[in-house]
Order: sequence, then C-alpha cells, then structure tokens
Amino acid sequence: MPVDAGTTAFEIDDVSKVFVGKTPVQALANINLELRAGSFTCIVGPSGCGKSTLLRILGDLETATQGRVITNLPSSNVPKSAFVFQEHGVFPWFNVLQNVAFGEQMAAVGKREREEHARHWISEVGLTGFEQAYPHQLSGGMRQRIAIARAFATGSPSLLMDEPLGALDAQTRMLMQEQLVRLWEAERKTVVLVTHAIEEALLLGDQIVVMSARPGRIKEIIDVPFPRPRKVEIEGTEEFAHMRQAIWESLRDEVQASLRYS
Ligand SMILES: Nc1ncnc2c1ncn2[C@@H]1O[C@H](COP(=O)(O)OP(=O)(O)OP(=O)(O)O)[C@@H](O)[C@H]1O
Repeated sequence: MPVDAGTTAFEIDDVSKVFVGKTPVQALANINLELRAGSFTCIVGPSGCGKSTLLRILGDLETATQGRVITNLPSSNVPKSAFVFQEHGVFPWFNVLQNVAFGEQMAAVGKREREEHARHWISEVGLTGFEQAYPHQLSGGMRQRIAIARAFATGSPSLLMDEPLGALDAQTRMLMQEQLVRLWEAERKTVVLVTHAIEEALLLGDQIVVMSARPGRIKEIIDVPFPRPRKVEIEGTEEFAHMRQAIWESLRDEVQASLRYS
C-alpha cells in the first residue's frame, strides 16, 4: 500500500545505542532524523559506524539504549517494515514462488491471491519462468532479485535495505539499481538503504545521510536534486560528479578516523 506523502514515517529522536558486554561498544550517539513517508533515504558512512544498527532499530530488531523512534506507518495485517539484507535473504528450501509469497503467507493471505501477487513481483524483477526454481539453481543476482521481490510483495509500507546490492558484480548491480529505482518510483514506499557506494546513494536517494566514524552521529544530510524518473545516465553529468566528490570529501575524514580507531 503506498503511503501518504508529506507525513513523517519515522522520527528518530536522540537515539543512542551501546552494546553491553565485557567491553561496551557505543555504536550510535544522539541520532536525530526525520524520514518522510514515501521518501528514499540512503545512509553512507565508514565501516562499523552503526548503519546496520540504526536500520535494525528502525525495524524493531534492536532497541535503542537512549532516545526513541516514533513510527507512523499505516497499520494492517502485514509487518510495517520488510528487510532486504546483502545475502542470505532467501529460504533455500522454498522455490521462487514460495519465497516471494512468504510474507503474505505469514499474513494469512489466501493461496490464490498471494501467488497472483507473487507472480506480479516475480515479473517486475524479470524472473518470470523461474517460479519453480530453487535458490541454489539461480545466480547471486537472481537470488537478490527474489529477496527484493519478496520485500515488495509483503505489502509492508516501509523497506529497510542493508547493502542489498553489495554482493553483486558491477554490471548486475547497475541493472538492479535501475530496477530498484523503477519499482520504488511506482510504489513510493518509505525506503532506507544502507550502502557503501556513493554513486548508488546519489542514483537512488532523495536524501543521503552521511554518518561519522563510530560512535555513529549524523555528520550531514544532503538533498539529492536529480529529477525522477532517474536512469544511470545521470552518472555522466557534471552535477553528479560534483556531488560525488563533495560526499566523498565529507566521508574521507570519517573513513580515516574509523581505520585509526578500529
Ligand atoms: N550485537 C552486537 N553486539 C556487540 N557489538 C555489536 C553488535 N552489533 C554491532 N556491534 C558493534 O557496533 C558497531 C556498529 O556495528 P554496525 O554493524 O551497525 O556497523 P555498520 O556501519 O553497519 O558496519 P559495516 O559497514 O561494516 O557493515 C560495531 O563496532 C560493531 O562491532
């Protein structure tokens, strides 16, 4: 179900996270961020700065040590957020159709209806003809397309993606980025995507959140001005090159700091 644009889907209010243990690790410090419903936010930052932790807190897989997240997403019988991870996002014992229909199966949607929806999303990610195939019979890129189709097919109003394209080869990744842009432009779910690739963040996002070295703080929030629909061709423009450089300059000190302290 598309969400109402203009409202706030997630309000992150002074969130900090400390992992307790022998040596406590402060992953996040004082994060304040507002995510509009139907917006696409990309998070970039050095390794270990708490990006995944923030995503997990948004999706209720982790709790904040301090502060809170106010979630304002339409409630229904499906989970408010669907996750896509870098790998291991599909069930090896299910075929493609069963994998993509899984979310609606959990939501007790009837078999015929959920399979019809699943076939639609399988077609959207270009996997028609592979409905009966099992993940081990497919390439890594195809498996990742199943994970993305499944996330869309759950009907959740928000998608939380952690490096969803990170394990793909460069060409497949570029095609998948375009596919993701197209799917999102049609559906306008509230998406938060963690990536290490600045180009990917610029191609996909409405805003890019640059995080500092651990403990992760928000260093900068950059609005991405490129009009939609977007295609990878924008990567050849002068404005794109200029923004990529500016974001890299903002990130470079943080990456260096994270290498010093890790
Ligand atoms: N369950 C946990 N217990 C203890 N420490 C944790 C746990 N999860 C994450 N951390 C620590 O919290 C910090 C942030 O981890 P997180 O995975 O959120 O970073 P990240 O920015 O996503 O990293 P990367 O880009 O390398 O995936 C790291 O120092 C990590 O070791």
